[in-house]
Amino acid sequence: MRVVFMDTLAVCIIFRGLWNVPFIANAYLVNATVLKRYNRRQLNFDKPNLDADMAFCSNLRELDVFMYVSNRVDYGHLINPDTYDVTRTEPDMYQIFDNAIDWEERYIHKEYPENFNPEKEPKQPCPDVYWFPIVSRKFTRALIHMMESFGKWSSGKNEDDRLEGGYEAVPTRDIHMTQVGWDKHWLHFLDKYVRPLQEKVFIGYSHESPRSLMNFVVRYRPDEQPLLRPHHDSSTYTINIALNEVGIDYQGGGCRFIRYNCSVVDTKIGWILIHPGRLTHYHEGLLVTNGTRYIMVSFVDP
Ligand SMILES: O=C(O)CCC(=O)C(=O)O
Ligand SMILES: [Fe+2]
Repeated sequence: MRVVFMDTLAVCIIFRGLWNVPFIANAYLVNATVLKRYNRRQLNFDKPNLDADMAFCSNLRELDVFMYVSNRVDYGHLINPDTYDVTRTEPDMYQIFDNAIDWEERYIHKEYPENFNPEKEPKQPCPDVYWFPIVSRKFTRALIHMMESFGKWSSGKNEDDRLEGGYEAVPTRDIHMTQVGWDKHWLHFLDKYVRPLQEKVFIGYSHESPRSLMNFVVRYRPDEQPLLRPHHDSSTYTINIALNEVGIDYQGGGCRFIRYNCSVVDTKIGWILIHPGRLTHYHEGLLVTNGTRYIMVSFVDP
């Protein structure tokens, strides 16, 4: 039986058609008339010494129900359920490795591929600050949801026991990716989706896999931390993704690059800012006067 089944699978990959098979696992589409024709006792999943799927197929064979695989129509594709962890907030966000196609479809900005159109100049709102669409609204909502349901925002004080040195010179109110078990996923995101953008605009700088220990979501609020004083980041380059909407979710905010007296205040949800971290790009987070502003920040290659 197994040999027949494997042969059928091999044929399915090459041709379109419909094949009678003795066993089907993972996906069943059952015609409702079949369900009506037999009673529950006949259409059951029980048989001594057989797993439920084997038992179900065996019962169908005994009832002469014709089982088949067909690839004449694309119905979708199976996801790999092995690592789907329903105990996580936003479990789909954790599927970047195991269900990469769905992940990209759901969470990457529809205009992301356009970033690589050679006819298009990348947006540069301030000198050497580049701006690209990168993640979908679903991503921004999911990330905020992950962080808010975790809820342990830092105190905004200099002492920070999440860091190796226990001290942060210019602290934000934030939650690190490590705290929600999403750091490996995030590093993969940096490698797969951010690195190609960085290499496009900062020519000649290339690291096989971006290194980043500081990956976090920042929350600004007038009554909590409303701004961030001028500072350098300990990074070769910094990325800063807008997770919600200025003028709707909050007023004020943005990032000012002091050397150029240039601010990005009309930030766009799901868009990433990429800028050098040190020396030339001394910068500050501007005052949020109303509402809550969320951004995702990484200090890449410290
Ligand atoms: O508010 C901003 O956009 C800047 C954030 C920032 O500079 C930082 O987190 O290091
Ligand atoms: Fe910064």
